[in-house]
Amino acid sequence: MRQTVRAQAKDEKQTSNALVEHRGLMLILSSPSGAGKTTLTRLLLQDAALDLKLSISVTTRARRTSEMEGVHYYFVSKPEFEKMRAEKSLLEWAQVHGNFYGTPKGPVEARLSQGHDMLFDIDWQGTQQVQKSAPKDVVTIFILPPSMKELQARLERRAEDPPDIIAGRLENARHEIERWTMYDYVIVNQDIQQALNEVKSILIAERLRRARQQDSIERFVGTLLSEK
Ligand SMILES: Nc1nc2c(ncn2[C@@H]2O[C@H](COP(=O)(O)OP(=O)(O)O)[C@@H](O)[C@H]2O)c(=O)[nH]1
Ligand SMILES: Nc1ncnc2c1ncn2[C@@H]1O[C@H](COP(=O)(O)OP(=O)(O)O)[C@@H](O)[C@H]1O
Repeated sequence: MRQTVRAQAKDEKQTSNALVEHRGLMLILSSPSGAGKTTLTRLLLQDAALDLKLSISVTTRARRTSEMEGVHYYFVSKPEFEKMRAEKSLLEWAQVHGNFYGTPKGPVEARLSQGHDMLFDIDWQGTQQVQKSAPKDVVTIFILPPSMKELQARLERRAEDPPDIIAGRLENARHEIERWTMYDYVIVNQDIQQALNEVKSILIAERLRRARQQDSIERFVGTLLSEK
C-alpha cells in the first residue's frame, strides 16, 4: 500500500512538480556496547523488503578484525576526522569510549530526499543532535541487555576487544543505560528474533503514520473518492 502510494506519487511527480514527496525517516538504534545493535542492524539490512540502508559512520577507533572499511565504518585518522568536522560535513558527532565517531551528512541527505529510510547505529549524544535538527523525521529505539551479567558475557563472547577495553565499555554501559528515557521506544534484547520483530513492527507502524504520508495519502484518497 505504502509502496503503491509512493510509486503513484513518483509517477505524478514526473508529470507535475507540484507534488512534494515526503522525506524518508531516520531510524536510530542505540544501546550500551554489546547489547546487540550491530546484530540487529545486520538482520534488518538482510531483509531487502524493508528497504533500509545503514548510515556508515566515520570513526577514529581501530578496526576490529571482523570489520570492513566502508561496510561497518570508514576508519579515519584524527586529523581527517577534524577536517570533516571543520568542514561541517558531519550531521552529528561524538566522542565515545575515547574515540571519535560521526555521521557523514551527504549520503543521509541524498537518501532521505529520495523518500527512502536510513538506519543509524549511533550513541545517545548523536541521537540528541539528530533529534534536535530534524525532530519530525527521527524515530529512536534504545536496546537494553537482559542483564548486566549477560552484557558482559556477550562482550566476552564477541571476543573483539581486549579485557581492559571490555571493562571500560561495561563501566560506560551504566551511564548509557541511564539515557533510556530520551528514546521513543525501548526493547530488551533477550531473544534476538523477538527483538528483531519488535524493531520491524516499530518501523512498519512509524511508516504508516498519517503525518508521514500526508501528501501521497491526500492524493490517494482523492482518487478513491472520485471512483464511481
Ligand atoms: N554519535 C555517534 N555515535 C556513534 C557513531 N557510530 C557509532 N557510534 C556509537 O559509538 C559506540 C561505540 O561503537 P563501536 O566502537 O562500534 O562499539 P560497539 O557498540 O561495542 O559495537 C556505540 O554506542 C555506537 O552506537 C556515530 O556516527 N555517531
Ligand atoms: N539476543 C542475543 N542473544 C545472545 N547473543 C546475542 C544476542 N544479540 C546479540 N548477541 C551477541 O552479543 C555480542 C554483541 O552483539 P553486537 O551486536 O556486536 O552488540 P553491539 O553492536 O550493541 O555492541 C555478539 O557476539 C552477538 O552475536
